Amino acid sequence: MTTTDPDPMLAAHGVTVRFGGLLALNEVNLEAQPGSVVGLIGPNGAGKTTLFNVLSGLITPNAGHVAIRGRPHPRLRPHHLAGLRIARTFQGLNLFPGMTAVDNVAVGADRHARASWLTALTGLGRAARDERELRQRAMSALAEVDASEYAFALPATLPFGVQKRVALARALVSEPEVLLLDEPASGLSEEELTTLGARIRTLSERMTVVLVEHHMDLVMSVCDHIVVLNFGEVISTGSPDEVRNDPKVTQAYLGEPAEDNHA
Ligand SMILES: Nc1ncnc2c1ncn2[C@@H]1O[C@H](COP(=O)(O)OP(=O)(O)OP(=O)(O)O)[C@@H](O)[C@H]1O
Repeated sequence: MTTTDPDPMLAAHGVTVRFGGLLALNEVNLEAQPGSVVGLIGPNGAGKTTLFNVLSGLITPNAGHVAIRGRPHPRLRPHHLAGLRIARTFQGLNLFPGMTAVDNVAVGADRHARASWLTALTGLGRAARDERELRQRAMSALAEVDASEYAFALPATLPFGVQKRVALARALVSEPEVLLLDEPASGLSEEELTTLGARIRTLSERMTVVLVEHHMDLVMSVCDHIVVLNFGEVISTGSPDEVRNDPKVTQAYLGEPAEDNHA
């Protein structure tokens, strides 16, 4: 055992993002320790999506950087994520309407496997075995999210909750070490929420999970650590209990000024 903390699996250091004159993020820090579930919360417009987009390389910050396993990645781009063992889901799901669920999941596989799969699809070579293996992996990912029975259905024919599970399976098929979940609870029934919470905890046994979420019950029940943003600044961090009992957080959600501000 060492007394030194390991490097965070994923971190944002001093991240600042400006959209023209708007300061969307102001020197924001976030750390996700290996195997933890980190929740990113805050009122509408707080900067959560912007930070998520920085963490997944969609936005390059004006200042600060993302570090992965302790290594800075100042020029992180979305196509680097698979190689870095990071996967993300999107609020809009982004499933391909003309492809079956299992083919949508296979799209999430790493570039090498995907290339073999495309080769197989186009009949261009010796990749039948690779294609079978990839199909098997995609089926396993669907099984993990209890969606095996929908493997050969088109996304539009599936209930929204199942579509979300297919999108999650697509993120899982690459065996990520970091999973970024963008509003995983939105649009789900109470029963689906309970299952989702248990699933996130199970996933955290083998990967680090960071989620942006408005659903407080889910956040409070699954997260080890929470970061609260308001107007682009981190106003509170800590365990669910610490954050829940922080008056700055209540005030941010109620839209009232914090007491400190009166001083
Ligand atoms: N591409 C953009 N161009 C200009 N302003 C933007 C852009 N994206 C976000 N913003 C602004 O940046 C701020 C932070 O937005 P962001 O979407 O990150 O907040 P959020 O916490 O995810 O909000 P919500 O919970 O409503 O999704 C908001 O004021 C938003 O209007």
